Amino acid sequence: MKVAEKFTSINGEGTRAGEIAVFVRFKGCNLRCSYCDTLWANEPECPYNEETPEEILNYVLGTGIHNVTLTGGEPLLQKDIRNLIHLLLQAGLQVEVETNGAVALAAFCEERPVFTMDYKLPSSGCEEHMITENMKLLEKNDTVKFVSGSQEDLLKALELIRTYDLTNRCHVYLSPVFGAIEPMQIVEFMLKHRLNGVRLQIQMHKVIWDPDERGV
Ligand SMILES: C[S@@+](CC[C@H](N)C(=O)[O-])C[C@H]1O[C@@H](n2cnc3c(N)ncnc32)[C@H](O)[C@@H]1O
Ligand SMILES: Nc1nc2[nH]cc(C(=O)O)c2c(=O)[nH]1
Ligand code: SF4
Ligand SMILES: [Mg+2]
Repeated sequence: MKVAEKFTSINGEGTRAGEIAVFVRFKGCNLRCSYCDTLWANEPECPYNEETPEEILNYVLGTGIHNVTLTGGEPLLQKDIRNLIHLLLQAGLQVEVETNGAVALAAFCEERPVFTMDYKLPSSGCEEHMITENMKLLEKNDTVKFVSGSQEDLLKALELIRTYDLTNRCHVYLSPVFGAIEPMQIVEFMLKHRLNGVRLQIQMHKVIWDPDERGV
């Protein structure tokens, strides 16, 4: 597997935000979002370590941390990802997969990690790649995240939340594209549309560390 970086930190996003976690970031992505904060990991020349699922498991176990987040890049594009998810789950770890909404989740639903799935909104430039069937596969421990950078984005998120009854199926987060929209504008939108059951989330690690810092 192509590992761009591994590190321990607090999870800055998702339902386990604020808890310590170990991160494995894989190289390569099938999208190129306008706002991506880890584009470096998607570049062909990005250095990486070739590691087996067993090696990654051993690293995770060695940290003594029970939450593991697989991210990238797009982690579900790695050939051995199902095997890795299997090994991590069998070891009793809490496994979260950050995925971009452009990989069909059906193939990964048998032995389930927790999915934190983005729906890429218009300002990402990648909305055409969204597999909306994925929405129907999300369960109560999963999250759908709308990273929003404009009012147009927020209106699209609202439409999808209503169409797929998302607040009754899984966790729903609205998160600002860092630096593109004031979190206050998202709060105002949530209040205006009475978005009960939806949460605003700000990437905690960008508040704690320099927003461009890697490995945190
Ligand atoms: C770097 S992506 C990797 C996982 C997967 N490719 C995806 O897009 O979900 C991890 C998370 O960071 C979010 N993200 C990336 N750049 C961001 C930015 N500038 N502001 C806020 N969130 C961002 C993504 O939307 C995604 O939820
Ligand atoms: N601290 C921290 N928490 C995170 N949660 C999800 C991340 C990601 O890049 O997927 C991330 C990240 O890059 N850093
Ligand atoms: S899908 Fe994720 S990793 Fe890929 S470009 Fe978009 S935010 Fe970055
Ligand atoms: Mg990140």
